[in-house]
This record gives sequence, C-alpha cells and structure tokens, in this order.
Amino acid sequence: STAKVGKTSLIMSLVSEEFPNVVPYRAEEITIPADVTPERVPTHIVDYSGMSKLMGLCVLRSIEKVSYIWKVPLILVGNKSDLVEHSSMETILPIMNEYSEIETCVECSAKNLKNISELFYYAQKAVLHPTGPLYCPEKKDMKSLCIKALTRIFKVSDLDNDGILNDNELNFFQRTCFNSPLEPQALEDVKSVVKKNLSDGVCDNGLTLKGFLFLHTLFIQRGRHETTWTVLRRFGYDDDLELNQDYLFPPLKIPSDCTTELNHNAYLFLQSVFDKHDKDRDCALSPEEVKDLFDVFPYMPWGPDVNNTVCTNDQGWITYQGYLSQWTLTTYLDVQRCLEYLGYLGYSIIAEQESQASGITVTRDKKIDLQKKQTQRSVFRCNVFGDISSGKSGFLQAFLGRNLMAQKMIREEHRSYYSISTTYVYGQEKYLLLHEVFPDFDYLSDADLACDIVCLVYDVSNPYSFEYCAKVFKQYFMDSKIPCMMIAAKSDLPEIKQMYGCTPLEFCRRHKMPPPQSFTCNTAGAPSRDIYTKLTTMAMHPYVLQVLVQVWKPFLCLFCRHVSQADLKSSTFWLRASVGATVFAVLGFAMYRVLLKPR
Ligand SMILES: Nc1ncnc2c1ncn2[C@@H]1O[C@H](COP(=O)(O)OP(=O)(O)OP(=O)(O)O)[C@@H](O)[C@H]1O
Repeated sequence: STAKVGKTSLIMSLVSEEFPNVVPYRAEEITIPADVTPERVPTHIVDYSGMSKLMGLCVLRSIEKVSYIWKVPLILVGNKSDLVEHSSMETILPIMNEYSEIETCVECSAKNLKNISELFYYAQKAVLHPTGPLYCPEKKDMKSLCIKALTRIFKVSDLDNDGILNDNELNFFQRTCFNSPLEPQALEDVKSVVKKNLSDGVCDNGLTLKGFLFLHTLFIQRGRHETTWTVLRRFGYDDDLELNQDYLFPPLKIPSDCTTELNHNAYLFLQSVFDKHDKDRDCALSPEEVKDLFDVFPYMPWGPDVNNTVCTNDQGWITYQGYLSQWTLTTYLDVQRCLEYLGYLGYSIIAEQESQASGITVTRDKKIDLQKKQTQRSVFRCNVFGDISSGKSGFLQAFLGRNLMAQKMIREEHRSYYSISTTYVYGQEKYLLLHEVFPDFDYLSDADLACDIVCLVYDVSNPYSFEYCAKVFKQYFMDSKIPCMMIAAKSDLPEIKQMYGCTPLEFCRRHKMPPPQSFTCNTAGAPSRDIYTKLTTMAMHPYVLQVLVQVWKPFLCLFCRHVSQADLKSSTFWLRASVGATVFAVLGFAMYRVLLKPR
C-alpha cells in the first residue's frame, strides 16, 4: 500500500507472532533489524486505509496485482484501528464483494496489537486452506473442479456403491480423514442439518452425493474450508485440486531381472471393487458397469482391446477372472500405471495401506530363482514368435477359450498382442502372459526377447513357415537359457513338408527341445488348454531341463559315442550313466504321459 499506513509495523508484529518466544513489537518500539524484509514473511499482506480516497485506489491496484499476477491468497487489513472510533467495515465490505479473491478482511492495530494474532491466523489459513480453488462467491457455489474431486471421494467412500453413505461408511470416512469416528449424536446432527436444507440430501438414513456436496458447501460458506481441504488432501489432491504426483506414483524400486506382481491384499481390494460394481452379480462387467467402475478415473483406462486380452463371457463382457488378469498384466508390464490406477481407486485409503506401493510384490531376481531351483512368482511371460499368418493370434486367443469361429468376430482395430489367463501347475494357480511378437526381425526389442519361455509357431500347411522359427531360434535363443517350445499350428489342415534342411522334429531333437506340439484353434468348442499348462510348467521349472541334462550327460555321451578312454575306465562315469539311463527311462515316460504326449 501507500506510505505510512503501517506496513512495516504490521510485518514486525506478525514476525514476532510467528516466533512466540519473542516479545511482540509495538509500533512505537520498532527498530527494524537489517535482515527482516517483507519477503521473509510467509503471506503477502495488503494493508489499506479507509481514510483517504488516494489510499483506497492504491489498495485496489495492489489487490489486482496480487490476485492476477502473483496468484496468491489475499487478505485485506485495516491497520491503525486504534486511531478511529468506528469500524471501517462499511468501506471494506463492498471491496470484498467486488474482489472474490479476497479471502478475508481484518481490522487491527500494530500499535496496541489488537487482532494481530487473528491477522496471523487468517493469513496462515488463507495460505493453507484458500477458498479460491474451492468456492465461487458470485455463484455462491463450489467450483466445478472441487465438485468433481468431492464426487470422486464420495464414490470411493461409498463402499457398497448404492449411492448413499450409510453410518458405517460415514464413520470409516470420518476415521480416514480426521482420525476419529463421529459420535452417534454428531452423525445424526449432520444428517438432520442436511435434511432440513435439502429434501434429497438424506436417503435411507444415509447421505446422498447431493447431501455430501451440500455439506461441504456449508463448511466453506461458514469459513470451515480446512475441513474440506483436509478431506481433499487425504484423498490425494493438491492445491490446484489435481491428484498429487506423490500420491499417484509412490516410490517403488524395481531392480533389473525382477518382475512386479500384485500381492494378496491388492487382489482382495480389487475383488471388492469388482463386487461393488457387478450390480447384477453375473460375475462379469457389462459396458455400463465398466464405465461406472472407472468413473473415479480422469480418463477411461481400458480400451476395447482389453476384451481381446482377457477372458470374457458369452456376451463379450470381461469376467471376474478376466478383470483380475488385466490388472495382473498392467502390474507386470507397467507397474507405474498400476500404481496410478490403484491411486484413482483409493487403494491406500480403503485398504488402509501406506500407499499403493504396498500392494505390489517385487519378485526376487530371476537368476536367484534359477540358482535355488524354485520360484515364488505367479506370473510367467511367454513370447510367441512366428512368421506372418502362422497362427500366432489364434494361439493367443485360444488361451482365452476362443475357437477360430469366435476369433473371426474380432475387429482388426480391437486386436490385442497380449493375452493373459490362469493355468494350474501341480494344483497351484499361475498366470501365463502370452505376447505375440511382431514378425519383422528389425523390430525385435530387448522386451521381445526377455521372457520366461519362448513359443515358436509354424503353420503345418505352409511349407515356408518353419524357416522363420529356425532362424529366430538360432539367432536369439540357441545360446540363451530361456526354454523354447515349437508349436505346429493349424494341425487340423493337411501337413505339408517344410522347406528346410531338416524336419521340425529333427530340429527340435538336435537342439534339445521338446518335439513340436500340434495345435489347432479350429475346434467345435473351446480349444484345448493343455499346451498352456505345459508352457507354464516349463516357464516355472526351466532348471529341471538343465538338471536333467547334467544327470544324463554321461548317458548321452555313451549314447552318441562321444566317450574318451578315461571315461570308460572311470567307475563314477558308469555309475552316473546308469543313474542317467534309469532317470531317463522313468522321467521320459512320465513326461511323455503328462506333458508331451502328442495329441
Ligand atoms: N486351424 C486353422 N485352420 C484354418 N485357418 C486357420 C487356422 N488357424 C488360423 N487360421 C487362419 O489363418 C490366418 C492367420 O492366423 P493368425 O491371424 O492367427 O496368424 P498370425 O500369425 O497371428 O498372423 P499375423 O502375422 O498377421 O499376426 C487367419 O486368417 C486365421 O483365420
């Protein structure tokens, strides 16, 4: 403001308020220490005097500068109240009404310290709990962003999704935001205030969305913005009413060679979210139910391709199993996105966890799994390679129970290059994630090569399709530790000799791979799932093959006549060879029966 209205005196009295151990300065006593400058004061203060027109003008200019250029909360201060007998509120009120940016106004005196602590309180409140983002005084209503945020909060807190916050939900909400439940009487009082003012604010003895919004409008109008701000901040909102980046993306370290999975807690939470939205209890989400589920998101996260990535019911709606699979896929492929999505659903609040990160398990390094010969993981990735039209998509879709007929209904633009579902390995439920790799060699990325098992698909009716598989295997996987499986697709069609140096069976034998697995999705009902169980088993236990090779080495050497004179004289060699032969006979027979029996 203009000179001599008492800015410095006020600032000094506020500074001393900020440090309660310092005796407050009175206006006459002030000698300003050199290091105290207005910039050190946390709030911009515009002071005015209603005594002269000139001063008033200057104040108005300051208001415009502060609110439009600096964009900081504003309070109007009438200093030197000790000099006037009557309150100048009459002068202030029209200004306040004209400038909605003014949070509050206060009359005070730096001389007798009247209202100085109030001024400090209002200044602090204006910074911590500004009205600006919440409320529009002209419309006497909350701003649209605030309504949007509170609506999301209501939906997240409405645990049974019946559109009403019942006593339990209100108590949970209260406990979450304010660390204590409401007394039964206070709960009734809140409802009766809403009921008195809004006929549809209370329904079935619970608060409707309208009632909830009305209550917050009332809080703000009565100057209790901090209540609304506490709620908003608890649900992750920042000062601009956007969800905080720190809230959406809590820190999570993922070392290389580790994967990310949802833990039991997160699955339980997602299950409750599914139950909440599966209103007709058909264990599948209709398009309306999916829309309702993602209503708390700022955008729709799932496109139509998701329906071709996971299991759906006869109507093409995502089943419960499919819903969990899609979450598993997102967690595996893009854990940051998963954290963000869980944040929108209010995981940390509803599941009472520190952050979304506590719903994620980072698996141990795959190398350690291989060393210890056991794994705790429950998601395994299988990359599917094959030439153009060899039957890769058919192989992915068959995993979701879709035969060739059903696959023909899929629109090209809704096609997915992933499919994920569960298989049972020795009674344990595991997720197998299939990824169709684009057949162009130039496009192969590290992600295309990093997986737990590789499928090489060729078309038995196309004599040129095997060559691609052989080429991929030799170039990328021959020397890697990743197990590979050859798939002879479209096995219902007449088999034509492959134009390659050796037959697929010979190729597999030569490279110690299981024989080609016949596969077709051209079936009357759902295609067989055996192959997917085999793949998961191999992905889980790749070391079984290595161990077997070690045990069988002497036996195999003998078999192939690659034996030295020293070996022949060694009794351990003969012992290992005979053990190898016995193990070979027993395991070979078991594997043939259980895993590799050609169809
Ligand atoms: N068992 C089968 N009998 C007859 N036709 C089949 C059979 N399986 C798949 N097809 C057909 O073969 C074609 C190629 O199959 P698919 O799309 O699964 O191969 P793809 O390897 O995914 O192809 P792309 O390289 O274009 O992605 C499709 O038109 C499909 O309908």
